[in-house]
Amino acid sequence: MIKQRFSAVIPAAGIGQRMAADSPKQYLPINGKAILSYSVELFLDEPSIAQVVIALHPDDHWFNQLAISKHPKVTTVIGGAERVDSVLAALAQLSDDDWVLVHDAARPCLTPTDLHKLLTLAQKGESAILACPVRDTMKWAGATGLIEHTVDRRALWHAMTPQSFNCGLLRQVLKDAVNANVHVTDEASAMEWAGFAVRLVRGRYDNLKVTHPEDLPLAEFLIARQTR
Ligand SMILES: Nc1ccn([C@@H]2O[C@H](COP(=O)(O)OP(=O)(O)OP(=O)(O)O)[C@@H](O)[C@H]2O)c(=O)n1
Ligand SMILES: C[C@](O)(CO)[C@H](O)COP(=O)(O)O
Repeated sequence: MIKQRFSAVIPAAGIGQRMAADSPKQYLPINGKAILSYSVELFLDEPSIAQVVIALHPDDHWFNQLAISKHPKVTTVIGGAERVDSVLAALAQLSDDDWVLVHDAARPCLTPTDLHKLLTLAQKGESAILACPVRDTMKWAGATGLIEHTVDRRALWHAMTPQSFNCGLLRQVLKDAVNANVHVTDEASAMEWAGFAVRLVRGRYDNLKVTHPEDLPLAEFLIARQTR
């Protein structure tokens, strides 16, 4: 068993274009508390996580109003133009030997059970992400909007967060991928590109990313049912 120092990185520098709300979606309230607070508190409450680095938009004027901003484990950095730039800015605060869990600010419904699945693998030095098998019939769309064919879904998964890696390795691979103009939508995609093994860990379907307006009441319902 490897003795790891765990840290969390929370990319929270997005503007929530698809949500089209008055403030970035991570600051929208659910039962009076910001989405970002739910996403971060789980990591603050986890004793094995030493530090939580949150990447914020340069024009952010909401974060300092949240109670989590005063927490001793929390530090912030200015994020970048793309999610990967925000993650890289946060990783720069951590040491190479840390083990890091990257979790979207916009996923407030993560459960401690799913978080612990990744921490257990991290103790063994295994890179891993939470994910769920796709459950609908999948169609490949042609340019005209007509179906070209039905995709074999048996090997298809939805990638979620947290995504968990050695910090030094992740930082190097993300930098290399960005320099090579790879489109990096999640940490695992850079790791795959660089040829590293990443385990898919079956998580809960309700670890949803609040993306569109219709996701908000769903997140509200799910959080109300969780015992925190
Ligand atoms: N330059 C960026 C872009 C995104 N994110 C973060 O990455 C996570 C996942 O991104 P997404 O859901 O796409 O959020 P937004 O970019 O805010 O949404 P949209 O694409 O609709 O604008 C979010 O927590 C978001 O704040 C970030 O830190 N820095
Ligand atoms: C990292 C991620 O949440 C995995 O599902 C996702 O890729 C980031 O958001 P986007 O909607 O793909 O921009």
